[in-house]
Amino acid sequence: MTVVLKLGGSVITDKDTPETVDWSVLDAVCSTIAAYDTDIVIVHGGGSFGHHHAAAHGVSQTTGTRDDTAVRDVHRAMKRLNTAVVDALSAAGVPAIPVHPLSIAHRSAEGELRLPTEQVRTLLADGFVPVLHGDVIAHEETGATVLSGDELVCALAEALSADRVGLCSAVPGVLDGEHVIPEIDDFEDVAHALGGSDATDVTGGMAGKVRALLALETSAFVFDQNGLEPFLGGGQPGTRIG
Ligand SMILES: Nc1ncnc2c1ncn2[C@@H]1O[C@H](COP(=O)(O)OP(=O)(O)OP(=O)(O)O)[C@@H](O)[C@H]1O
Ligand SMILES: C=C(C)CCOP(=O)(O)O
Repeated sequence: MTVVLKLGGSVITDKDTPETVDWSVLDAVCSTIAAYDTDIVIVHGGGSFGHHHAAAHGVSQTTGTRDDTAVRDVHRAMKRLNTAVVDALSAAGVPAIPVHPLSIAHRSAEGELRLPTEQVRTLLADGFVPVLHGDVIAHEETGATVLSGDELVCALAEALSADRVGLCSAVPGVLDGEHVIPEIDDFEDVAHALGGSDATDVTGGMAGKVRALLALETSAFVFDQNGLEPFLGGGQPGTRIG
């Protein structure tokens, strides 16, 4: 059983205050993960680390930068958050290993992600838990653009033929007003309810997530912190997408 799990930046950081980890949530999430013995790849998003820097430098998934300072600023902020996540997982007893996308991935001129995954596969086979993160990556003819954790989740889920895909976010699922939509099979059915993010977010909030997850072979679940234990236990918390 291979699980790909995204820890949303909106869950593990305070997205309104630059570079602030929500330690109580992060520690709780890590303890929950530590209780499950399964092959798991963890991806985390930018939260108050990557998004503020990316916005300040005007970089997004499609608008690139050739400013080396901008690339370093975003990447280093994401590495700081990644270190916090890896250390918290390790303290909870999870054999977490950082994997930095800037060093391995790139986009073609058309914007397609090229992500080698043999190192992730090899780490998993030896019992490690690879921890990847949203980042900036080289983009042919465009300089460097933002890579979202959601894109990583989709690419890893496909490359590893993941059995379960989960996105732990700040919301209990994809919402239509106050209500959690139990399942989504067609983007157009729910497009009216999907928006961007309430916080500084250069990668598109919920609409981008739903669109990308619908393209996967495997169903994906969007849930909040309370849904993490049920998800890891094989349940169907929050919203099932696809
Ligand atoms: N229909 C919707 N249902 C739920 N959330 C929605 C909806 N439309 C817009 N959103 C926004 O999407 C946000 C979740 O996406 P966001 O990208 O901010 O989360 P994340 O992946 O957890 O964080 P990060 O991108 O930092 O990793 C919610 O907090 C909310 O502001
Ligand atoms: C802003 C950066 C660098 C990463 C964005 O990843 P996301 O929060 O998963 O969209």
